[in-house]
Amino acid sequence: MTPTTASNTHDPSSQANITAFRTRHIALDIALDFARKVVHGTATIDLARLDANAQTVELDTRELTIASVKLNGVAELAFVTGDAHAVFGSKLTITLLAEHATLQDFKLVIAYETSATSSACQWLAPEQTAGKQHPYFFTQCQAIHARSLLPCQDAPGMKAPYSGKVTVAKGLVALMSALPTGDAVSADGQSTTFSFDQPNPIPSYLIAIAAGHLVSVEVGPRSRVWSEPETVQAGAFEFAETEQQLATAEDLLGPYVWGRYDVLLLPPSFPYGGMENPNITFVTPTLLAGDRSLADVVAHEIAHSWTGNLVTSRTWEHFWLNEGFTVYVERKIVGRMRTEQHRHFSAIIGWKALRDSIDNYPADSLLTALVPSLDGVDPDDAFSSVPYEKGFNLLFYLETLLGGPEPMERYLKAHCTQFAFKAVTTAEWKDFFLSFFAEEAKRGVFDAVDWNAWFYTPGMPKPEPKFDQTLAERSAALAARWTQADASSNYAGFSVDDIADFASPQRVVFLEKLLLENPLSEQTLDKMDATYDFTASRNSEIRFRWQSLCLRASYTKIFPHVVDFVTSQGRMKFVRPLYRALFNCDKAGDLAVTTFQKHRHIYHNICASMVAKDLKQ
Ligand SMILES: CC/C=C\C/C=C\C[C@@H](O)/C=C/C=C/C=C\[C@@H](O)CCCC(=O)O
Ligand SMILES: [Zn+2]
Repeated sequence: MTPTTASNTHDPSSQANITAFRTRHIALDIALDFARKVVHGTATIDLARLDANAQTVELDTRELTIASVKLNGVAELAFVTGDAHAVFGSKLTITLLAEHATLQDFKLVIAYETSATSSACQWLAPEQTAGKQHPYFFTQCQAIHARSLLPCQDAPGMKAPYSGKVTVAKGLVALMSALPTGDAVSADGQSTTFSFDQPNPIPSYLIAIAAGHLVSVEVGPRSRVWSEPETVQAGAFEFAETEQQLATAEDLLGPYVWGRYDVLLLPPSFPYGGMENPNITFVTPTLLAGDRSLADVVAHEIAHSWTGNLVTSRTWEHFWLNEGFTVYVERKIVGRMRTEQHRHFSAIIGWKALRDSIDNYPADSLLTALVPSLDGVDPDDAFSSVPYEKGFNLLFYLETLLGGPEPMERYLKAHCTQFAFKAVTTAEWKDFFLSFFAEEAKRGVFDAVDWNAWFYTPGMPKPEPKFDQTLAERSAALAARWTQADASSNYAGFSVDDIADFASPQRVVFLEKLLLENPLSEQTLDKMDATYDFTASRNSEIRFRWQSLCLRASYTKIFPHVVDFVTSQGRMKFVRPLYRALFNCDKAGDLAVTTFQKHRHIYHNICASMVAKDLKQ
């Protein structure tokens, strides 16, 4: 078994001929046109020939207009953009000349522009930003949106270094998932060009750009928090533990190979909690709890610097190798920075997220398998907590069989060394894991593992893990009291003191325990809110669970607050379930649809398409 630096197998999510040519480098030279909402310029792609007989280079594109293709910058090549596939975009077929048949390595210089509806891009008008003075632009390429930003072999198994030159209007700052090189240059006094280099091989989904009125604050020896001036200090406070998280990750996994680790705190429409773009993690402002209680997302993105960015899943079908490992490492960081009980507590929250995700699919949906088939499937439709939490639970189960955390800690380091800069399948991972633990395997330590069930069976994994319940006990006990309480008792005995010393995750677990029970009555919700003031909470995780609990009971008083929450940020983790719950609520189906129609433009394209599907629009 030899994992590859390039994908040499079929990828169901790409139309590029990745078995015929391998991307060796990408150089982007692009400008951001805020007036037309397009990116335009050139992508210079260095290719190595893998198939001696290949006469065409086939690349992934979506809604790109290709102006010209030149080989080594000189010979004009014929090209055709195929019909648009609804999920995978249009294949760009470039025909090589007969005289190029023996070329092993060559460069294609492709002049192109994106469309204003590119699925990777969001263009914000000044009034959609915190400062209200300058426009803002950012991308989100995972899973298969890079093809709407540049023509490329858009397959995670295809890893290559890249460089970027990004020209923006004067006054704006551009950032990329790479290291800045040299000073920004203003050739014409009207615009500024920023240059970047990413020397490590990365998949296309990790190419990222942001531009806006951006400033930064140093939070560690190799880290700055970037954001608009209005939000940067809040970000610097919230993510002040970045260096400690990084150092803990290095202790667990080996040296950090990327140089700098910065965080970009984005405007509220960023569709995910965080995105592990190399050198600069992108994060949602819904992490700004004011008490650093949601900064575990940064630990997660830091962990991706090893699991995901250094060791990458070969195709999206093996996405759990990115996410399951990353959740496992994130919780190891949490365990070391706080206590082992906190690691287990986080796993308890994860188990509930896994159950919710699985319940959200039809019974026995194969998309709830750890390794699903994605033939013809949009990876965004397959996205859920399953690869994260079922993946974590497989690793936790193996840890348990190995008798504790130490052997897995040894394995994690070996994993990162063995697969560094490569792309891996589940089978390759399993082979290496079993060879690393050959002695244990011989002793029968893994005999009980039903590998096929873990990889390919839908539904909740078995056996159910036994997590330490210490930190969850008081949340569970309080939830049980509320479940039994009713109006006839006048809710005697409840007071704000019940949760006064609960950390915010304990409040989250309290609400989650109630979400597993029958809907509460209106009087009970009235009393709970009067006692604990959950409606006023600004902690996004608490707000989300409280609003979910209220919507389960069709509690009409919460409707305006739900509308406020889903229209003030666009993180899909919150927005999608809340829209769905509102839509399914006895009294609010129309409210969900009209709210979405009115505010669709505030969301990132990825979020808008997913909510539209959820609401059957
Ligand atoms: C088996 C699943 C197959 C493919 C899915 C691959 C990619 C899914 C795509 O939709 C992109 C996901 C991007 C995720 C980015 C960050 C997450 O860690 C955020 C998790 C949710 C949140 O905290 O908001
Ligand atoms: Zn992740």
